[in-house]
Amino acid sequence: MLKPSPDTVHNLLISPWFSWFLSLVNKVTFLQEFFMKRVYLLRSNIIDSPPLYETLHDYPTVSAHTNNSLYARTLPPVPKDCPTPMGSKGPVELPHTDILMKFFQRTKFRPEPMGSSVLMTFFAQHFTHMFFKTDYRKGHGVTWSGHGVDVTSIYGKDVHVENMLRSFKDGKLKLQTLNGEEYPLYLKDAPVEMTYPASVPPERRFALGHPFFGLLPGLFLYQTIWMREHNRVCDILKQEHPDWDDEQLFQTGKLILVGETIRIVIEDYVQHLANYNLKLKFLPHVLFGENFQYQNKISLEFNHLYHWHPLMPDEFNITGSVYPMKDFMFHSEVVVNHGTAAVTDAFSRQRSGHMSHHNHGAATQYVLRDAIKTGRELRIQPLNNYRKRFNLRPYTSFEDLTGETKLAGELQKLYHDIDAVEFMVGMMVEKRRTRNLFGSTIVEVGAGYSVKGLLSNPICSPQYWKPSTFGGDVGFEIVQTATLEKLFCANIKGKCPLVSLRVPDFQIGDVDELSNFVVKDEL
Ligand code: HEM
Repeated sequence: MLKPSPDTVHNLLISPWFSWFLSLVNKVTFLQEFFMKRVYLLRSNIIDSPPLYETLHDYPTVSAHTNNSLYARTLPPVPKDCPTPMGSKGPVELPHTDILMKFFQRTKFRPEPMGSSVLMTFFAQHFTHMFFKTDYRKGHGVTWSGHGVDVTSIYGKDVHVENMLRSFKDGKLKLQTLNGEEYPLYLKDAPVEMTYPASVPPERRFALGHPFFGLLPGLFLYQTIWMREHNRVCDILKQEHPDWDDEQLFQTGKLILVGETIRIVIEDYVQHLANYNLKLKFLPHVLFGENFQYQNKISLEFNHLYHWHPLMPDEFNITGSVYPMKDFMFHSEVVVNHGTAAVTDAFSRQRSGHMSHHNHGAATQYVLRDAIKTGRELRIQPLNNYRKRFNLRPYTSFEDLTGETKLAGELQKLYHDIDAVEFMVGMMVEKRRTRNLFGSTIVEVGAGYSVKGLLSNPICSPQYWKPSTFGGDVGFEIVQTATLEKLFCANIKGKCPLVSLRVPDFQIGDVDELSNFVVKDEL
């Protein structure tokens, strides 16, 4: 059967000519179910199917793969004193990362062309850090992740942390009141593992679900809102089941939050990222009876393609107070001082950066350098091999990759052959897809991992996807009607702030993305 290319499908899903048909699909349940089933299965199958070995013949390190990863896990790392070996194409030695970084450093902030807000960027970081968890002490190819949507970002990595965050009363988490609002406890009151620098005083240290989440007020905001949501849900469950003990209320509340997370991710967040005229729906039941595996693995490539550090601006404006990154990092108290309503509103109005080259702020440049080095150490295959594996047309030239000539020329000097461009570097310089935030590689490779990860959660399986899992119809209803806006509005006192993944003043084409960076001639 003739299979349309991912680019053709994308163009149809964003096309104004096809939008009348998609608006019909959006309204009719059986059409919605038909299309969502196809989306889920197509995306998941590409992850579950074995690698296409025959497309990888020109790369010498293809010897060991897991079923959903193309990097050579079992090969020994490249010795430190050995020039990094290339595949059969390109130069003998890979370009030095210092030279490459000149393509990625931000000189002037490049705004996100689809108008994504900072609230969107923090959503991405907060959500994905629940499963992107490299164990840097053990090695860049090792993870301490539970490989899925396990809400450990909210409740912590294990029962010990979870117990420290619990009140053991009515199923609720422990919160404290500061400036008239509820917030997570100070670290001194719930000593869990957190990675604060020594210079951070106790009144700026909080006990959060992830050791890293003291890093940015945006992560602290999401943590706060989700913890309040857990307690709100427990109040509702307690009303429904006055006889339930703390444990049953807690565990059922947690399951509801897993469901809410998945729904918000698909219907708000992925909808924003995909920007399709098709309305994406969370409908686990459409996969019942299909050959679908309720298990998941988080691959290194998924982790790498999610290094969206250019989205981060250099400063944050909260109702007129401007915080440069250095005064923002490890300053969770910014949220307490301004209040959750003002911060949510401000994050919804501030634009993120373009996930592209020449746009890494000073705070995150070394993270990219590390990822490029990791790619080499673990011998991640070049970009074009991944494109073939994910049914995308391999790029035929550097201009074809970047969509311009200047950067393309400089890259050609370094890599000689388009097939030699590395996965991480390639994704950072790739031209943006029409009406999308990213190049087609990030979208097509990422979407498979993402859909598979979301739909393979145990709560989506026939055994779990029923009211009794969520404490009855009321809990099931909370899951099935969750939205990002409701999440914030139900947990912020007073007038609901703007809750938006896209800035309100965005207009298509308001960024001239090809002229807002300068390629340095001298490398
Ligand atoms: C100012 C903002 C940010 C800072 C300072 C920051 C910093 C870091 C640091 C220090 C690491 C560990 C890297 C290493 O040791 O090699 C890291 C990892 C990572 N970051 Fe960021 N980051 C920021 C924002 C973001 C955003 C917005 C995203 C995307 C959604 C993101 C995605 C990731 C991912 C996927 C990893 C790998 C995590 C892991 O495997 O454990 N980061 N970041």
